Amino acid sequence: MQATGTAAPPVYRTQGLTRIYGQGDGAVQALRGIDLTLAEAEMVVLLGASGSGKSTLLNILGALDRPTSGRVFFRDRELSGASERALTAFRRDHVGFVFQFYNLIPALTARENVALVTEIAHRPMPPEEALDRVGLAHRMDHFPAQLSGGEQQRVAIARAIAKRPDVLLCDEPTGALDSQTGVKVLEALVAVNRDLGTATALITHNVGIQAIAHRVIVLADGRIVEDRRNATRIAPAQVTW
Ligand SMILES: Nc1ncnc2c1ncn2[C@@H]1O[C@H](COP(=O)(O)OP(=O)(O)OP(=O)(O)O)[C@@H](O)[C@H]1O
Repeated sequence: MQATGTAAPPVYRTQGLTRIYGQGDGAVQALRGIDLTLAEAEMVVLLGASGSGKSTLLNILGALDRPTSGRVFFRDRELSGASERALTAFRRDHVGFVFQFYNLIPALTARENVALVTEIAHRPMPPEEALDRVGLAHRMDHFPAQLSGGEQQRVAIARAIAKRPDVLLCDEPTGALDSQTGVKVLEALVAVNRDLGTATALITHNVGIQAIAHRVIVLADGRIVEDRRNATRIAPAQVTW
């Protein structure tokens, strides 16, 4: 397991990020000044009560959304203020997303679902390698309906990593899964982070999952209220669900 506390250069840096949804009386302040640095190859778990701003933060890091104020940098490139076109290219070239629901195409096999992405990526890995990395070498020609929820999520992870993204942003990837299948999904994410060095941010409501990460960030009411490193990490199989 990779040592924690190493001073790797940042992959992300944010300064005073705020995000307000809506206007006037109905306005909701989802983020209230987030200053955050994420290191290359780091695995971070984001915790916090429902509505604390986790998804809003992840969406801004992934350039799916923009801050109301503040700045966000990916390496030495500023995302805040970039054009829509530049953000679309940024997402395509650098970011892998994994959501709670897998959004696989039912009429395509696991291999074909992954191949859809590799066909448009600059330097993709073969779909077979991506599926092998998530432990699905033996299920490549199955259709989503022939796979368990956890296996479908692992296909979604294979799809996300096949373009060799620099960062993997995961919003409740195990939210719909029981412990046995959830563990396999976490094992796939830990293996990708370890073997490919993909910086990974993972939102979860399951506090037991925090112990698999290098670092844990807790949000409350749009602010970071805790930011700590795990001195030791546990394997996904040891997570109490
Ligand atoms: N599109 C939107 N329009 C208006 N308000 C929104 C929108 N998206 C999120 N919010 C509000 O912003 C706040 C933060 O939401 P966010 O989804 O980031 O929280 P979260 O911590 O991810 O919550 P959960 O754990 O329930 O997914 C909440 O009060 C939410 O209701």
